Amino acid sequence: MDNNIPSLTKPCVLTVGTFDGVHIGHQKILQRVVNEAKKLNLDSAVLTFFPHPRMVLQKEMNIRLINTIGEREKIIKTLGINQLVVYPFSKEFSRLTAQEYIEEILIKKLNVKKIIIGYDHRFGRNRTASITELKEFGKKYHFTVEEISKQDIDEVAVSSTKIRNALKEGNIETTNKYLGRPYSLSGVVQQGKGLGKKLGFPTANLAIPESYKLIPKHGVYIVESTYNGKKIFGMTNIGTNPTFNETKENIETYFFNLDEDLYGKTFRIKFLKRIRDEKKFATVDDLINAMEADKLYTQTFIKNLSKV
Ligand SMILES: Cc1cc2nc3c(=O)[nH]c(=O)nc-3n(C[C@H](O)[C@H](O)[C@H](O)COP(=O)(O)O)c2cc1C
Ligand SMILES: Nc1ncnc2c1ncn2[C@@H]1O[C@H](COP(=O)(O)OP(=O)(O)O)[C@@H](O)[C@H]1O
Repeated sequence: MDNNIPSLTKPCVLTVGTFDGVHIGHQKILQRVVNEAKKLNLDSAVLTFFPHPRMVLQKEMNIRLINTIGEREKIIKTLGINQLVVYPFSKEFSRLTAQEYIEEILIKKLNVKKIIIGYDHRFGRNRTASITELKEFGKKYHFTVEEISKQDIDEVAVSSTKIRNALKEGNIETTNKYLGRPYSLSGVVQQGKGLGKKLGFPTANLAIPESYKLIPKHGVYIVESTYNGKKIFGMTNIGTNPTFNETKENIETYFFNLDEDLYGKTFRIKFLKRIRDEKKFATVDDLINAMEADKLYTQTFIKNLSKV
């Protein structure tokens, strides 16, 4: 018996996948699972994997993900899924035959009565089994299969890879449209070089605990956050501070209308818009002028936000 995941007592409607980003395409599938479970008076369930199969099988240690596992869990639960099962993906798991996977995991552990899954889903050792085999197994093990058609999937035209590429290009507009929410990062404020205050722009330097979290392209961004339960805005610079000939990557945010010691505090910054590339300025005064211009631009942006 597999002890990596809990046994679900109530029968469920299940979907399976990595769901990195939990983007609008994923959300549509999860919504179908929730609705179908309500209709059949069953639990709605998701089987997802962490670490990412590509980290384990292809040893892609430098793959970056849209969501940390904590973010993924929170978003999926917010969508109304009753049972979220995170399987600690391993080589051993990947070697299960289709029969073993269905019997040991889906039936004995997850108590599956219905599976809602994309037309191109593959499973079992070397991903040899397809939805046709899944339907065959359904007859034997008494579950039904609802296939999400190619047309339904293509209609959304969104993928985790497209979002990763948009973030690498600093394309926040596309990223946020595909995610159905702003891209965000959460980290703890660290001590920096102590230069920010001297420049008139103190910046909270965030350390992100999850090394696999995707950091957007270097540059300057408008962000939103919350502090003491209140919405605040800021401008974030992601980069190496080339004006000061630094090389280490920093994620630092100047918050508007705030003057407090923030060291050790946790912030989640939501990316709203990219302003410009990070530049190497000839003088510190040129950098300060650029930050003043960023500030004016951001203030106009925020004013227009509250109008809509
Ligand atoms: C809105 C904003 C824009 C920035 N743009 C640049 C830039 O284009 N080039 C650069 O070298 N540093 C840029 N910086 C980073 C400053 O150089 C940085 O805040 C300063 O080095 C302070 O670092 P410290 O927090 O470690 O003291 C920017 C910072 C902010 C807040
Ligand atoms: N409006 C603000 N935005 C960001 N940080 C602020 C603000 N006001 C005060 N701070 C504090 O100042 C620190 C940043 O000052 P800075 O001179 O840039 O130092 P450091 O190099 O240590 O980041 C932040 O970590 C925070 O504790």
